[in-house]
Amino acid sequence: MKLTQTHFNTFTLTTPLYYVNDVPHIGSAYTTMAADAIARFQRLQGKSVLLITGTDEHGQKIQRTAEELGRSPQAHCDQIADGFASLWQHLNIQYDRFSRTTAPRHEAIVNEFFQRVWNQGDIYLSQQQGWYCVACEEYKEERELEQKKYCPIHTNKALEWRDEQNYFFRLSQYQKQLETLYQEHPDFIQPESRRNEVINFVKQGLQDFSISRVNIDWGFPVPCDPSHTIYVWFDALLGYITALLDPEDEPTLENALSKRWPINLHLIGKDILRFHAIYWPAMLMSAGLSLPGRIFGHGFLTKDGKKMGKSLGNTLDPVALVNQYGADAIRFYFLKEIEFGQDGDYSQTRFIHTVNANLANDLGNLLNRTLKMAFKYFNGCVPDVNGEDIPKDDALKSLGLTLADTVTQAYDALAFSEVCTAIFTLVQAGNKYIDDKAPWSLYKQGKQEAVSQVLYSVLESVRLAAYLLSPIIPNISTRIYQQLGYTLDFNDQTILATALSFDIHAVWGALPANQPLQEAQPVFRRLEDAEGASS
Ligand SMILES: Nc1ncnc2c1ncn2[C@@H]1O[C@H](COP(=O)(O)OP(=O)(O)OP(=O)(O)O)[C@@H](O)[C@H]1O
Repeated sequence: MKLTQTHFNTFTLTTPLYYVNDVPHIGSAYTTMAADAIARFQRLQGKSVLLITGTDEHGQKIQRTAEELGRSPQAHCDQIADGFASLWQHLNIQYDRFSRTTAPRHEAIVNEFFQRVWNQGDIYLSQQQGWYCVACEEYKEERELEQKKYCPIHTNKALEWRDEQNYFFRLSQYQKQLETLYQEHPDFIQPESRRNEVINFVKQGLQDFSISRVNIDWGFPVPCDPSHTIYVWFDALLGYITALLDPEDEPTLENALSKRWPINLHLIGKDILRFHAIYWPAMLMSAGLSLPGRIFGHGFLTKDGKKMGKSLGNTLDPVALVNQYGADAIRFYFLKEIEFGQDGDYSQTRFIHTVNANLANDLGNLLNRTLKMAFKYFNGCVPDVNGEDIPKDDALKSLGLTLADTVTQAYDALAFSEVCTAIFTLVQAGNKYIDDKAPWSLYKQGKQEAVSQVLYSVLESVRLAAYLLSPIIPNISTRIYQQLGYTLDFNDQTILATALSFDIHAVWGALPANQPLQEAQPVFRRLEDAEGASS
């Protein structure tokens, strides 16, 4: 079983290639915000990162949607793909590749891959009968249908009966190899609940799946039989490989795979787990390619218990949210408040409460009040203290010394809530520390050295918190750093490995003594809810 990670200093990850049946919504944004936070954290650690996102543009759903809207499929795809790219700008997503499955270079990759699988003897022609969900672009097995003839995910969409000749992929051939893969690489599918779901599904016996369609022309023709169109999922998954090509590369599998294959992490929602955790590795095995490192299927953002989605139309508009509240607040809320892997509802009241409590009160106020004291007592400079000289049992230093390790483990496990909880434990301890130590009264007693140490410890803790939170709230972290006297920007990728390197900045005590500070400014303005009250 080939599952090797050969490129130690690179990290390649993907979001799903989103289906362009409609404009993006907060669910599409959720996966992409998480992917961006991981990518940013890996970059902070000095890795060369490639974050791949993009759009999946073929298939019946797109053809029908375009027809309904009176557009050509290509014009429709162009318009929606632009909407995705623009949302990523709004949300401050630093992606490296935007892979579109209608790109001509993608067709070259799909053809070559198809040929490999064909040569392997894994494709044959047969009759397909069954219930098809156009919204999922997937045949449903009778055993998965709770409500006859309705998709379990797109509960408002009637399934369509299909009876047609298709090309099939011999998925059943790979049952044993897949089972061995899941057993030998327990981290291949995460979280654990998703892994169990996949193992149980596979245990029931895998059926071959059809990889061509007839009577649809919006897709690539099957190379050996142009009367068939390649099934949208077979084509879409290969979009991850096409995305690895540099712009000047000839579109060949060899070129695409030479630099960053295998991909380290596919980040997806649980709705498309089967495609990624079963079909995709089997396709790769058939083509003789090594397998991705890990597939993480997160939960759903729900409304009234149902998955928010384009097809159900029960979504939130992320652009409106960003325009109203700013990207950092949205990123913070969704990554902190919903345990990654579980489902979660959005609540406006909880959103406002969380960002006000954590970003405005805990973090913003702590910096604000400490900076004001530094201006009053130390002429607007960091006190003349060397972090190394502060005793290890200092309440903040003792927390700060282990924070980077805890947070690194949590980021690696994609446990964003834990990342935030660990960091805010330090921030909240900072607030308590300043209240307990009362530097204003130490100052009055003439205890200058003690005041220096207290203010240094607090400023340094805020700095460390800002650094470790920067993958999630890069703009707020930048504002904090700038008020602490750095002329650095966490959105500037060119300086992350040098001026903002993890080896220096993730260590408690990095704040230089006597560094001139900036006047205190709110780093995050409290939000007001619809009634005008802030909580
Ligand atoms: N409600 C949601 N919660 C979390 N992630 C979501 C949600 N909706 C979509 N996503 C993300 O988008 C991916 C699915 O992309 P797709 O383009 O099919 O969007 P969709 O809105 O689910 O479409 P549809 O409603 O038509 O199925 C999911 O795997 C996940 O990454």
